Amino acid sequence: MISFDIQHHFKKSGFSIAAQGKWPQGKRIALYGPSGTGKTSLILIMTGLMKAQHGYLKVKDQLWFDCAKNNHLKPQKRKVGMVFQDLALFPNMTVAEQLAFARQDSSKSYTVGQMMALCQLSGMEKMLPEQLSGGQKQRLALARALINAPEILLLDEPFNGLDQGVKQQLYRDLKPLFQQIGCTVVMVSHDAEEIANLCEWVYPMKAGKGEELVAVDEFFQPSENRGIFLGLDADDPVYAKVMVGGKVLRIKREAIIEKVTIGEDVRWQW
Ligand SMILES: Nc1ncnc2c1ncn2[C@@H]1O[C@H](COP(=O)(O)OP(=O)(O)OP(=O)(O)O)[C@@H](O)[C@H]1O
Repeated sequence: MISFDIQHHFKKSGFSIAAQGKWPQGKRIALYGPSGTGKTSLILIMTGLMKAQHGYLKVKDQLWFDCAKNNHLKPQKRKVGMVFQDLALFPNMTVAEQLAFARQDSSKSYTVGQMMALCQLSGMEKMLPEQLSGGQKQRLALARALINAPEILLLDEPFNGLDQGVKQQLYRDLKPLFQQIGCTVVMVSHDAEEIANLCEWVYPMKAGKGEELVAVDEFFQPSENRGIFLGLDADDPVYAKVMVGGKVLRIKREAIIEKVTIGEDVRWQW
């Protein structure tokens, strides 16, 4: 169980975060909400890279912080892996060197070879990031975040900028990988299709407030002629792609009632 009750107020911007939750261990959870609702700040607080002003975070039996007791476990002592949107790979280290550099000496850590095999990077030991494709860079960033077998893997919009085919392949590969490693995955995403593909639970955030955890299928529950707009179908732009009940439907563009942007609710009539 991951339990937390976190409050933080940014003096400069006046923005406040209030998030509580009791999350099951070993599941894949999406932090979902419009831009600027506090998702990145919440995961930065979980890693320890940002200090919350009030509250606590407990992972299994270990307190990661408790503000009331001024007790804060250092980020490097928290069993957490993180992948940011820009991946932050070291440009002059090879694939194997990046993994060896990240690896800590602990009985639970994977070897460089094991992690390369798990993330389908075998044979690329001596390559530099600039020689890797977008999907391979992604796998390297994930391998680096997973090599010490973290309790929680935090992903902040890690698939942005990848093309659709690469994303689909990653979704297929990552689900079994996450299951095998057994860590809890917390993923910030605006992308309903990505969430339906990878996650089991959704933690909605609105204006800095976290809500109850909702099962993915329930969150994207079908309601009559209503769904989430995913954009036009790249192969046939006469159609729009719409997420309904965790499934992607193709709806004729002309049937859509109002103009919307990606990620918003959309309605249509036949
Ligand atoms: N260092 C800071 N100082 C002051 N205010 C901040 C700081 N960091 C974040 N904020 C405020 O917190 C709000 C939430 O930011 P955050 O990046 O956590 O949102 P988000 O949901 O991850 O957004 P996005 O989806 O666009 O990445 C911002 O609108 C900003 O006003």
